[in-house]
Amino acid sequence: MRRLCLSGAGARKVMSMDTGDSMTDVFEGVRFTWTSVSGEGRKGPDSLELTFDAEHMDMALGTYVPSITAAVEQARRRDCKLKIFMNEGSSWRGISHNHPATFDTLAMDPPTKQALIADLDRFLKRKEYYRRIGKAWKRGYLLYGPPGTGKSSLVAAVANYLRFNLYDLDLSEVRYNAELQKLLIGMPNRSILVIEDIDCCFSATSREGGKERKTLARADYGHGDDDSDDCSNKVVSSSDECLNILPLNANMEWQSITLSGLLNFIDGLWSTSGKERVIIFTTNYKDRLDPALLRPGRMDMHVYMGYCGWEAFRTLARNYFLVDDHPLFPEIQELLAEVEVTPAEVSEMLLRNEDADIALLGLVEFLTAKKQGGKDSVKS
Ligand SMILES: Nc1ncnc2c1ncn2[C@@H]1O[C@H](COP(=O)(O)OP(=O)(O)OP(=O)(O)O)[C@@H](O)[C@H]1O
Repeated sequence: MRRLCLSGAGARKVMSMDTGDSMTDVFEGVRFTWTSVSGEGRKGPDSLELTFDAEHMDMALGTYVPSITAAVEQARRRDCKLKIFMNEGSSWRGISHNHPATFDTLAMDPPTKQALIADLDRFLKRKEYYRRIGKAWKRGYLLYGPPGTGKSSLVAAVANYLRFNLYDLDLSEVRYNAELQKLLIGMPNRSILVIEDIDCCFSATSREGGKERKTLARADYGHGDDDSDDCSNKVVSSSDECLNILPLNANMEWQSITLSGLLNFIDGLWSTSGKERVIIFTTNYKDRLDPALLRPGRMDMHVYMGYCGWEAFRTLARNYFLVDDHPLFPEIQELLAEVEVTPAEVSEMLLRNEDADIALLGLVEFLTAKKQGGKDSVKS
């Protein structure tokens, strides 16, 4: 290649070849040459022409070109801004999703984290498998645990990992079954349906202390104006998909639906679409859920987000101070084994000072006070 042109601003830089220039790529020992061809004269857009020995035709069409297009698709998705949609009546309204959480920054039990990542990876690769066994290509996760243990952060980390948009469904905004149906059908390929605090969605009065349902958007997400700049995930019209299973009378108010009924409803709606979709339910009170939902096969994976353990603390310390060790660590490890403290509380303590020594000392004092402060906060 004689010349490489660099264009674009900010983080998005594009490197390109001059017209007529070419470069050679070697794939599994075979040479593939790409030449930049001007559109003028050919009455078409500028393009890249691929040249290779004819004997490698099978490899070119069967392996090489698909691997290039997959890499392009992956890069495109990485660059694409994610969005979070919220329901308004029977349609979705989207805003930018800038939540920084990733699996690297998430403080949680390492084996659980690895199991979840492996499960997500397996799910992505299994389109053909789901088609063969006649099941909707979807995966359901139930995240449970006390407030402040990172359930919402985990939802964001999953979205960032998969590069899927989030659809945060507030069931209290849904009046009719038909509205719910339209919303669910309106979710495009590669999307995540999230219903937070499901224990209070299905029994409005059961939540202790009457905690208001928090939506993801109200929690931590960056805000922006809605629909520009999104990539593939457009809300689609419901008219071109048909509904085969409708467990409720369409005029009946949705509140009469059970959680397990909702899952059947979703299964019916999505069973034939062949789209990749993830469902995430969160709750602080797993024991209050409809037992039918907890039976094997209903939600594919139950993920417990617990109090801050030693490994989770180390992740937070790395996030905040880039440290893997500190003289106060042994004391903190001992205290964490005795005191129930959420990652949110630990994060809050670490945020108080930019100096690791001061912040960690503050955390030791906080944990010590919690330990002395009452039976409630001490692990039994
Ligand atoms: N496991 C965690 N890893 C990293 N940060 C965490 C974790 N848990 C909590 N945090 C911090 O605490 C804040 C609140 O946590 P988050 O909203 O994710 O908890 P939650 O379990 O969803 O709480 P709730 O049940 O009240 O909705 C997060 O923005 C994050 O800064």
